[in-house]
Amino acid sequence: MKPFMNEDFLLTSETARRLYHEYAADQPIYDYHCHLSPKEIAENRQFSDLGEIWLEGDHYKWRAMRTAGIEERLVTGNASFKEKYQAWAKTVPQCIGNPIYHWTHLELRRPFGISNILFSPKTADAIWDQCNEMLQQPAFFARGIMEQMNVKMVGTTDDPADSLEHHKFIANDSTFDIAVTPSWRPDRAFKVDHVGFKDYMEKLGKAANKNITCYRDLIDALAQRLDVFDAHGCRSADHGIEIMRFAKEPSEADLDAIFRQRMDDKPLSELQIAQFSAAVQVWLGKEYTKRGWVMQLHIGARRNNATRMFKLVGGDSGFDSMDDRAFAEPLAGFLDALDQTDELPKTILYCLNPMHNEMLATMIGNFQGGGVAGKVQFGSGWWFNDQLDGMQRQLTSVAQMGLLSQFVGMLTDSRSFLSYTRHEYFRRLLCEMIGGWVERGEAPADMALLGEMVKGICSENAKKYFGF
Ligand SMILES: O=C[C@H](O)[C@@H](O)[C@@H](O)[C@H](O)C(=O)O
Repeated sequence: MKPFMNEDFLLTSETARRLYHEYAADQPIYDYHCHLSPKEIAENRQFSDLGEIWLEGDHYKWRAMRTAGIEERLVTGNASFKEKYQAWAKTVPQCIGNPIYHWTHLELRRPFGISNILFSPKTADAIWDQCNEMLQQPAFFARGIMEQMNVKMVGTTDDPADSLEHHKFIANDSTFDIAVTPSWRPDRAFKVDHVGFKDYMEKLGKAANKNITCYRDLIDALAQRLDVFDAHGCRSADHGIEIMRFAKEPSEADLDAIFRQRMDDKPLSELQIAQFSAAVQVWLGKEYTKRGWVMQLHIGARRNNATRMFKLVGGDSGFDSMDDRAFAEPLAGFLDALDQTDELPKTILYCLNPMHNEMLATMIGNFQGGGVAGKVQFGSGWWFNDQLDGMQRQLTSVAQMGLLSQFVGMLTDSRSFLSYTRHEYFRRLLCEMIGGWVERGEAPADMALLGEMVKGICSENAKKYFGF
């Protein structure tokens, strides 16, 4: 029997241990996609207690709490953070087998330095006091945590209409060295079928100083905002695509007609929705190429499935799951539409349903080239796949159907300042996998070669790929 989560956690061979401790552990973190609030980084938010920093916005934990039978008042309701924390302490021992159990203990270790204590109602009070005391010190404010965790860069997720005032503030603040770059999330501009589309046209128009009355106006407004994002250091776009659609580009007159129809509240056909969203996204893809940005596509979440709870607590609250519709055809059509004129940007594809892993791992191979290492990537296990089996399956597909050495590695995708240990979790697993190949004679015991590969996947590949 092995001790629970000691310094060799997940590392079962000598090679794996060497790879992790000598090459992976000290690599800086480039967290190129997350949902942290730039305002909280700009203001260097201080958290009042462990309940607040852990439970205020983390829908993974909320979902586990509900499953453990905790009532909503203690999850997203008006209970105090102390009460919510106590409910969380009851939940954690029931999470064995779920990454949340490992994450919780890793987070106590780093940054709090609390090890060898299992988190449970018995230990919760002592941990509460210890952590709350630390949270009063600057090293545990938002920026302090990022610094302690050796973060060099984070990519936040931002709407094209966002003023980016906080990014500007952070960039001009000489007391803080970590790069906080915006990422362009244009979903509301191309999801013509969504309820909020009309209101969003007004919002975007205001941000771009333009009255959006036709397709061309929309494109002009987006072009203006793209330049603003670029000037603020944006290196990446992120599209959240529930249903991947593609239809060959219609004429501008057709796109105008679709736009008008939507603004007049007249229903659109499936084909029209596909034509509009594909046209905007193809245009955007070309703009990313011009600016040297990376395009990330997160495909296949089924969101807000429980209508009653959506009405009660809103989106991103733990009521999403995997979709299971096939999308190889529209995805290939979309990538090809950009590639035909050699205007496909560097692209990272993520799927929420791992049944699509091999499809994505082979799809990326269709569009490599142009002298760019790993130009098209299959992204790390996303959301429900951000766990040992999910990450291993993604890494295996990339290794066997592509080149693992060129992979840009891990990202937290998180809303919490405490999630950086997810990089540690990923790195341990990566080293365990490669170490296993060496132990079984499937890869040479060339530590210099493998060490470089590990360093690349942990941080250097992403740094190069995004141009940070
Ligand atoms: O890991 C989970 C993610 O943060 C999830 O909440 C996001 O992917 C979000 O729904 C989004 O659309 O960007």
